[in-house]
Amino acid sequence: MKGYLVLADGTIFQGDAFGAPGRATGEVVFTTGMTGYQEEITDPSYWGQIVVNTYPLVGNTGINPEDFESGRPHLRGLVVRELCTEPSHWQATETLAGYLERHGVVGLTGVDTRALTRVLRIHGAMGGVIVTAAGGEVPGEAAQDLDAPGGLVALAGEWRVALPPALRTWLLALVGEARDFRLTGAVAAVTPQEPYRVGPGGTRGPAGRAGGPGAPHVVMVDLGAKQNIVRSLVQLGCEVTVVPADTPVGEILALAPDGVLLSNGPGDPKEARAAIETARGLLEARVPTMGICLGHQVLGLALGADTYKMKFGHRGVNHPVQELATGRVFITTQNHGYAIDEASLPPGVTVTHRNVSDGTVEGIAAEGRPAFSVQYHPEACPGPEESRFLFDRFLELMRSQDRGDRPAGGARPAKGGER
Ligand SMILES: NC(=O)CC[C@H](N)C(=O)O
Repeated sequence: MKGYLVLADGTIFQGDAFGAPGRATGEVVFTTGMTGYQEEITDPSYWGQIVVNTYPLVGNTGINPEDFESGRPHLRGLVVRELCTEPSHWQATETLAGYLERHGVVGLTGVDTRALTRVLRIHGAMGGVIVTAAGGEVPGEAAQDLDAPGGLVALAGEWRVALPPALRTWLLALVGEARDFRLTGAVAAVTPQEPYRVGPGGTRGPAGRAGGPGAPHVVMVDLGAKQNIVRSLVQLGCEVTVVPADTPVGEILALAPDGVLLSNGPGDPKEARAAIETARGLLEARVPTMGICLGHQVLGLALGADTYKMKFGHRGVNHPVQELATGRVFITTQNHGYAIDEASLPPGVTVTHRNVSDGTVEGIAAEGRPAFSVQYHPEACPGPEESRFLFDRFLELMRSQDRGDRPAGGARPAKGGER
């Protein structure tokens, strides 16, 4: 079955459809991770996006019950060079195509993802539409193989293959649809409805401290969190109460947290207004706070900084980041399209980490207040685990707050060998 990816700039690819048949509109972004497609498709931060994998072979290890980052896929569509239909892995229970089909997500394979990624790098991330021939709306002639090399039908509005006029008109209408796409309401679409607590071994219970001896109680504001954040905190002995994104600070303080984690999540950070308000209250109440990705941007906005949309963002598992206090460079997992504008940082907010490739802000700390955040993913999954020590730093921050001496987590020089 044939399908098309149509971009807002008039670039069009034909490919072979997999997953669910139908039509999906989203922001088209690329990720460079060579592994970790299962974590990627279930990461709620990809909500509303059509994701292109630059790594050419996808699906080889199938889908397994262990590697989910949430209960379902969140991306709108997946575009790959070559889909593997016969996965081989001891834990695999189904194919990638079968999993996406079950959850109504469309996919396209056989696309020249190198060419597509170049378009996205030159033009920037943009709206796009995937349509499959079985969706019912495609003119019959579109279902034929066009024999376009790499599936490239048009590049930035220039036709590369001769098409019947009806098909051209139909595709051009989709370009208009791609141009009109706006990603809004993202956090509301993925945040949980009710609070709950996760304790040792992942056991669930009602919100609030369970009272495990010596267990720090962390409240995580779930803006679309990857499960491995909670898993990482629970592994370190924390009890984690997960709360919806619009939980007011008063309700959070009533849960008596030792610390609050502002999670990753989809969309424009400026739209996460309730969470920004909550972060302001947490800063005022001097609650130890750690932000990850969207949570980092939200903390920055609460501190008075500004955020901006990047051209095509950082998505992958090998982005080098330097910790400025020590000069150490970490290889990090990333998935973001917005960033904190360094020039907008108010006095009293320090840049603690910087992206080695493009110099963008990757971490901040509030001087004299127990709050720090990073733009990347210390919980990994997928990707390197070498930044997991940031969770230890968060624990240290919570403990020091108990003792009354309050270091700003991200700004402290790391001790030699600290991991
Ligand atoms: N992974 C995230 O939390 C992403 C944050 C935000 N939605 C961005 O794209 O920048």
